[in-house]
Amino acid sequence: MSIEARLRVERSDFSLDVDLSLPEEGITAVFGPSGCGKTTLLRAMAGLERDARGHLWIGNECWQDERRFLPTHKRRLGYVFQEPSLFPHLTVARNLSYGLRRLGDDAPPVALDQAVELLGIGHLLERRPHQLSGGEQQRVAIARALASDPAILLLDEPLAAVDQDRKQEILPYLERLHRELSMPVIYVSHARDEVARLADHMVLLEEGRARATGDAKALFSRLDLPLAHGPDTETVIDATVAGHDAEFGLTWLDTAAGRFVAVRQDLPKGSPARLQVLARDVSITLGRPTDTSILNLFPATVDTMVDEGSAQTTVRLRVGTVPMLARITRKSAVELGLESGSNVYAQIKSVALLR
Ligand SMILES: Nc1ncnc2c1ncn2[C@@H]1O[C@H](COP(=O)(O)OP(=O)(O)OP(=O)(O)O)[C@@H](O)[C@H]1O
Repeated sequence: MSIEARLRVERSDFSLDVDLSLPEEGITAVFGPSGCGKTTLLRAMAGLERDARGHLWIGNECWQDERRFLPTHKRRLGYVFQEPSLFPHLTVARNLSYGLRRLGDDAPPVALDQAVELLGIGHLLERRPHQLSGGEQQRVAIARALASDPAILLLDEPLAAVDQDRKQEILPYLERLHRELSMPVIYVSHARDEVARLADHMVLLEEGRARATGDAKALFSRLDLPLAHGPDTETVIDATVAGHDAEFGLTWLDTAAGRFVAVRQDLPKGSPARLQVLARDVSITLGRPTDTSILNLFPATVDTMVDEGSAQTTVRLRVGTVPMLARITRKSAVELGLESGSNVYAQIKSVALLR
């Protein structure tokens, strides 16, 4: 099943025009610069843009087409805004149950209990919003959106209004939600670290149009997209924890590119992980270096190269089946004689574990 969203919104100085076919599972990030239409797309999906034209199917539920326009309260969705937007005079428990009242006898109490458990807010139920931290408020807002057992969860930059520490507090709950619920999530963000960490799929929006859609990891490494050309350009790679080296405090991570070594992570063997390799941490050698301090060393093939101004080059490598970006000086690229098809070694200075 899929989400089919053919939506157009016309404003005097902006238009949204997308034709998307998204998987009805996992987290789909809607990513793009400020003003590109991310919130407008989410609002159109929620039925909050009355002038939106087109059609929207969530699996086999039609929410909108040429003849129908289901109002927001009839769309089975959970919506979370940047600001938590809880009722200040109600306790957390009553904030959570408020949304269920409209469901009457159909209210799914199991979903409410599960939402409380998933977001870890059981101990906060009798408090009022002003007695919660910003991160806790946002967790309650997400639990409230989940409690009505929606067909889809729409999150509009849920971490934008919280500081870095709160963000680190909420992210594990979002990952848990991702692991334990099969509900599709559309996640609007302009923070690439959140997208790298959470997203399975991605819609890259530019000026109201979908510049690219697809597997999030694949989009990060495409040289024809802007993602590959920023200072923080990275490759995201799925991994499995293969074990630990107790003597040196390291963790082995198996990927389709081979085995990576990272600073010891407190993760059980066999658990899934996601690696982030910054392009600027990848260097290239022609022969296999023997006396290097770098532990992550892989044979690779140069795929494509793009100059970044006069001083730098982004090189797209293939390590096994995995694409990997390296940012090196243009001088090095010339001196090494790199070209498409060159056989090289990729040395990776450090690997961050995203999850
Ligand atoms: N109610 C409105 N009336 C008129 N124009 C609007 C309205 N809301 C948004 N816009 C305009 O529509 C465009 C898209 O806005 P939107 O909020 O969807 O962008 P966004 O990608 O979510 O941005 P941000 O990342 O800054 O939240 C912008 O040019 C914005 O100025």
